[in-house]
Amino acid sequence: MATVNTIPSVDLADFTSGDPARKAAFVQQLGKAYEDVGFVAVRNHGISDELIADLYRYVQEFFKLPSDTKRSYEIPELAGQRGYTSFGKEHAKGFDAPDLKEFFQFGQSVEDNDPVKAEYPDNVQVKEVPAFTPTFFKAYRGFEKAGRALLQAIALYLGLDEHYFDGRIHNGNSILRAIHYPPITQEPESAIRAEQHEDINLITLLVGASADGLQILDKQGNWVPVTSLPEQIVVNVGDMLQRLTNNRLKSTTHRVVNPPRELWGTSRFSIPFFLHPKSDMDLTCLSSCVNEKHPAEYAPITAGAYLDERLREIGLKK
Ligand SMILES: O=C(O)CCC(=O)C(=O)O
Ligand SMILES: [Fe+2]
Repeated sequence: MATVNTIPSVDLADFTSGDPARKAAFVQQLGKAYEDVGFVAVRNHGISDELIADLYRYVQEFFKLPSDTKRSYEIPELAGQRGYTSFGKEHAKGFDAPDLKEFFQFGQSVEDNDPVKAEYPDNVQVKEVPAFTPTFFKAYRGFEKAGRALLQAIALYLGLDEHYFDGRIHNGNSILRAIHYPPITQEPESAIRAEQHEDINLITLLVGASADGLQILDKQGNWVPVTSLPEQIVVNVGDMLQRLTNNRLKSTTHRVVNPPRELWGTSRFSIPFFLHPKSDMDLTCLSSCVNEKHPAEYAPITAGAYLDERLREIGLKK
């Protein structure tokens, strides 16, 4: 496990402390980190070690199931947005070789009378691992809560109302994705575990991946390994937030590289939470981020239309 951070780190307790000076300092630290690096390590995020251990446990149980069983949870009409996606299906935008991974996606459960409920397919229940759904549901709510606090800080940094994002992400189209990168059995040619890409969503929260491999592209064009302490989660800016802020906050390119040959026999697991707003959120560049020096770089679009475009580009939607 890493003992140092290669990315800036922040303490979410500073934001929630109720102390105005600590809160203001947090807002500045987070905003600066997202302008400069696009990635931060966050401690005191509120997701318990026990829940994270449970998540990894049930995820490993799921991926150990026979291929036929896993494939019975793959539903092509859902474009990978719920249930299982088998090895070789998703590729990064602009690349042909598919990533060396399989994954399972778990989405929103609307518990009030919000009509957005009709937009979301049901989650896929894994019969063989009964604790899978309740554990994913609990983690999903935990990530939404941590994500809401981080977006409140971002809103303040951008000069918006603190609660600008709250209603836009309530019942949002977020995805909790469990990824398995299987052992490598033959020379992978050009393919890597996850080819370089930027995330589509507003922000991504990532709990301690089970092995090294995640790297970010720095401003000088060097790949830098992302290391974080066990008690931290890594949170990065996605393309929706970069677009909304007219490139003020950076959606940094990242990838997952293959391990050295002596570790080919090992799996890697990771569980990113892609925080999405509701599909009707307007992603038009914020007026506070547009001026003579920075004219708007993007045409207006809704989050739903943007997601659709991106899912086609990565091969999940036909
Ligand atoms: O596996 C990881 O550590 C990150 C995966 C990732 O970047 C993604 O799925 O978007
Ligand atoms: Fe990513």
